[in-house]
Amino acid sequence: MLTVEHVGKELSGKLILHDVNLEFERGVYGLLAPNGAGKTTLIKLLATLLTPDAGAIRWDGEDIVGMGERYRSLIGYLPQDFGYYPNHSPRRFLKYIATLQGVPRDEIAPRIDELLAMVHLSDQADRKMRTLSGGMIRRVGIAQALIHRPRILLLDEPTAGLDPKERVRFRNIVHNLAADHIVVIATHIVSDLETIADRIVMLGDATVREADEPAAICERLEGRIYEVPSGYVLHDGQLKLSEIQRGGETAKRIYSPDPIPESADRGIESVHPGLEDAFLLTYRD
Ligand SMILES: Nc1ncnc2c1ncn2[C@@H]1O[C@H](COP(=O)(O)OP(=O)(O)OP(=O)(O)O)[C@@H](O)[C@H]1O
Repeated sequence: MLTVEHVGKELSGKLILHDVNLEFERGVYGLLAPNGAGKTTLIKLLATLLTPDAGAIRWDGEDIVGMGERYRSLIGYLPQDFGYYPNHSPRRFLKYIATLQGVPRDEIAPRIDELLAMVHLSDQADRKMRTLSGGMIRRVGIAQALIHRPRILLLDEPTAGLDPKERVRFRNIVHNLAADHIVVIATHIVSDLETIADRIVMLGDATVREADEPAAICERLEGRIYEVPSGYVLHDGQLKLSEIQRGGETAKRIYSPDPIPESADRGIESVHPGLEDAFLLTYRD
């Protein structure tokens, strides 16, 4: 198990994270927060690219900083911008990474074939990477992060720049990894996590605002999310979350701390809360 214990981090005198406590076991963890909330900083701490100023991160009780290479062999990391040679093919790039990661020589070729098949790139294996789509490049990124069979996979904004079809493909790949990996995905895109995250971690004010199963997060809002006509006047404590299209008209989705009587005539409808509602409520201005 990976545990984050009272971790704090400052960068250039600015407090980025404070008293962060988290536990990671197998499954998909969605690190969900707006830009600038400290997701990348936390991912870098988990990757030992940064070290905590306070507290510690432990793998099965042992400080990951002290574990050095023994810990690094356990992690696969896909940074926001991963560097690759545009003139290399995925196969050549993966061979290079496999060598760096110390994958035994006779295992490299079969491992690359296996990973290319897993990320649905077998057909593109020998094309120059500069000719591949953003989604294909991201999938090469996932493959390179997995090459040495890590237990922990750290993905920073992995779907940036992907089209909806590529996002679905990405979600399927991650879902299949969840059974025997800890997968930590940092993103500000709720829909990337909605169907695959076992737990959601929301960061805010330099610390953990929420860490729970998506269903539990949504359940806490049950009976408090409504769709109302655009002309509906908000009462005390009610908040507009988003604008939506309903029956060809613009309506709004709101949070109400107290129940509102439903009314078909007045177009007031209680709806099931989604993760997007929780996100918008947590990070309202
Ligand atoms: N080296 C640094 N020195 C000072 N401040 C920094 C440094 N690196 C990041 N920050 C600031 O720390 C905050 C958190 O950054 P971080 O990159 O961890 O956030 P994030 O949630 O990953 O957002 P993004 O998706 O924009 O990267 C931001 O306000 C950022 O400007």
